[in-house]
Amino acid sequence: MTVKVAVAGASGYAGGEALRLLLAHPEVEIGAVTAASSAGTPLGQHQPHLVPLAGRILQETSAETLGGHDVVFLALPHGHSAEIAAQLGPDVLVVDLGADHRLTSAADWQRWYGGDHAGTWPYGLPELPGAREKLAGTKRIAVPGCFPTGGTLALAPALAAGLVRPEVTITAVTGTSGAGKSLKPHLLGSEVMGSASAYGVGGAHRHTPEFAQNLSSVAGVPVTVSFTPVLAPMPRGILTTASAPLAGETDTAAARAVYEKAYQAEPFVQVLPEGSWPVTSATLGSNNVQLQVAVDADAGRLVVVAAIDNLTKGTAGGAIQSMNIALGLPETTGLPTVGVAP
Ligand SMILES: NC(=O)C1=CN([C@@H]2O[C@H](COP(=O)(O)OP(=O)(O)OC[C@H]3O[C@@H](n4cnc5c(N)ncnc54)[C@H](OP(=O)(O)O)[C@@H]3O)[C@@H](O)[C@H]2O)C=CC1
Ligand SMILES: CC(=O)N[C@@H](CCC(=O)OP(=O)(O)O)C(=O)O
Repeated sequence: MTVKVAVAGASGYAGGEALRLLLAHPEVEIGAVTAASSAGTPLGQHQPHLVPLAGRILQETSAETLGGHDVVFLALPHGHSAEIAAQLGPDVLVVDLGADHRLTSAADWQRWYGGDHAGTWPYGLPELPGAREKLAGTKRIAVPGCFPTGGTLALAPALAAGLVRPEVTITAVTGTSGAGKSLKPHLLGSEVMGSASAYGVGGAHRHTPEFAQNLSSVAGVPVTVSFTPVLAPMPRGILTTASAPLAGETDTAAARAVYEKAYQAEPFVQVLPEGSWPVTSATLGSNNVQLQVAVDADAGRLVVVAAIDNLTKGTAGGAIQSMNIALGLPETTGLPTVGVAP
């Protein structure tokens, strides 16, 4: 099976990462690559590492340029995917890397993003209970946000097993590529180098409802979430520290056993050997999630640390993993499980 794939937002970080991975996918032929203000320029000007596509001229992003493909990746700013997807018809597999179709609640969408809710598509986090069944054969995929990817996988087993009470605290340190390539004042070199900064503090970040939605679904009861992102001077990677109050007596060995059981069959999730702690540098360029678990007995809390690459598993890799399932391909097809180090 060879599928023809178009990528909208090809000059951006998420679109570029999708192309890097798709170039190595044995069942994919890359078709149109599109953008907006960069349309008309060679892709190589924006993505110099994508040597095989260097001469490809970025086209305008439209139903016309994206039509005629089997799969279309939309790696666009929020609010742009719904209109295009509606014009692509029901037979095209549309993979939305943006936020437009992740939330199940229209009220949450209006509160956190604003505007009309474009509807909810099957959620592209295959490791979530029941996700694979919804992704199989689908023609629409909503890829998770980068923070919810790591944080949901960090806490899901504990909530599902009733190890903790449904009130979680999540802090995630992210690299600057999470903000996209368009220059943002707080990302200017001198503002970021050698400094870490919290933002979206006090429940202000728009991933809060996505965390709550995912974790409440796993727990079977409403889960309250306090999420704090921290920007760090590194290009890629997210290190998440998630914790929750213990629901009863347990210890680190028992908690680790719950996680090892939950993820033993997962090709991209590794619970590290006892004593090893995740580092983002071990996941860069791979679709892996590396986890470690500890019980803080004095504080009566479970603590879970997770490392991912925000551009790989955090968006483009997770998108391709879900595409594989939708197409009936082996889930790991074309996806790296070994990071680039140092
Ligand atoms: N960066 C990350 O770690 C993650 C990103 N995402 C999501 O992926 C999406 C893309 O993000 P990212 O790649 O980081 O952003 P970038 O700013 O790096 O890239 C944005 C892309 O969208 C294009 N674009 C901008 N406006 C329009 C428009 N009106 N019509 C068509 N194309 C447009 C840009 O083209 P041009 O060059 O012409 O401006 C560019 O190719 C966003 O929704 C983001 O939230 C999700 C998870 C993680
Ligand atoms: C550093 C930084 O700015 N990170 C982004 C994460 C973007 C992301 O995950 O994508 P979505 O916007 O599609 O959810 C943020 O905090 O919003």
